[in-house]
Amino acid sequence: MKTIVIKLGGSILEHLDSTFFHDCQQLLQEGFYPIIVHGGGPMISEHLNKLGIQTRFINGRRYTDQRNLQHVIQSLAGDVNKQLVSRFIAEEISAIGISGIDLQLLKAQPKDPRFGFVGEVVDVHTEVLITLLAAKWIPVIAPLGLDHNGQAYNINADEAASAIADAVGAEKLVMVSDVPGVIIQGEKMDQLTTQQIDHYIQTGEITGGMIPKVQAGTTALQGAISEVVILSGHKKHPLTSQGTGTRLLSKGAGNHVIIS
Ligand SMILES: Nc1ncnc2c1ncn2[C@@H]1O[C@H](COP(=O)(O)OP(=O)(O)O)[C@@H](O)[C@H]1O
Ligand SMILES: CC(=O)N[C@@H](CCC(=O)OP(=O)(O)O)C(=O)O
Repeated sequence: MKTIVIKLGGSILEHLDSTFFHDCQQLLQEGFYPIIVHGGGPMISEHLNKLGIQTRFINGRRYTDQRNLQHVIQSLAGDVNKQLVSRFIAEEISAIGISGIDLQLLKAQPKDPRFGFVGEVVDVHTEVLITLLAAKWIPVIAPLGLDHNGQAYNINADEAASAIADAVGAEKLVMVSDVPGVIIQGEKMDQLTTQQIDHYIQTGEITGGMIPKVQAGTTALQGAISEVVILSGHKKHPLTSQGTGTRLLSKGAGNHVIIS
């Protein structure tokens, strides 16, 4: 089964053009099964702000205490997931919302005690995804995880997408964001090597939410994935247009010409 993992950033969710959904249909017709992982950072922040709860990020991860976690779950598995699934259904695509908690799709452990209940994925229950895809139901996944004690975790959506792509052996990981790709000194980069990524993080040209994105992409390339692209969801036909976005290259691939 050929899969493509598509990560939709919270920054783009409300701006997705209908051509994005047509692209998903086209992929299905071509025999590629899309797996959608969504973020929702801005929506969580808005939810917390309305309740007067301050939110803070450490290295691009939201500090999540037990009280915040409840609101993160409400936002991600509730509002954001259901709105996105509704959009798929309205576009006549059979999509099913599921969080990483359900059937322990994403088995998690604490990432770093400094972050609170922020998890990292230690295992992906791939049979769940295969079962859904076999029924031609597109999984729309909220990035939450569960440990063996029943404790839920907030997981960065880029990391969740990377772990899922690796676990299912996806053909490709596409990260759809609100920027045309990785921008360095005002220019959209067509491709970036791991070494360049490390360099630009150090020089401060890759910052904020782009850091977990490029790092999760690099991790995917170290595993089973051969293609990672960061591109804009503002563009028409973001998934089927050729040569858009920034392609991340695995170690040693920097000297090769990539023809897409
Ligand atoms: N070098 C860079 N190129 C492009 N965007 C960058 C860069 N460095 C930081 N960013 C920021 O990263 C943001 C994308 O990350 P984020 O807001 O977390 O998106 P998403 O919701 O898609 O996960 C961009 O909107 C931009 O503000
Ligand atoms: C641990 C952590 O930071 N989790 C993220 C989960 C959502 C996310 O990653 O959303 P984007 O893709 O829109 O950034 C958060 O709480 O914002």
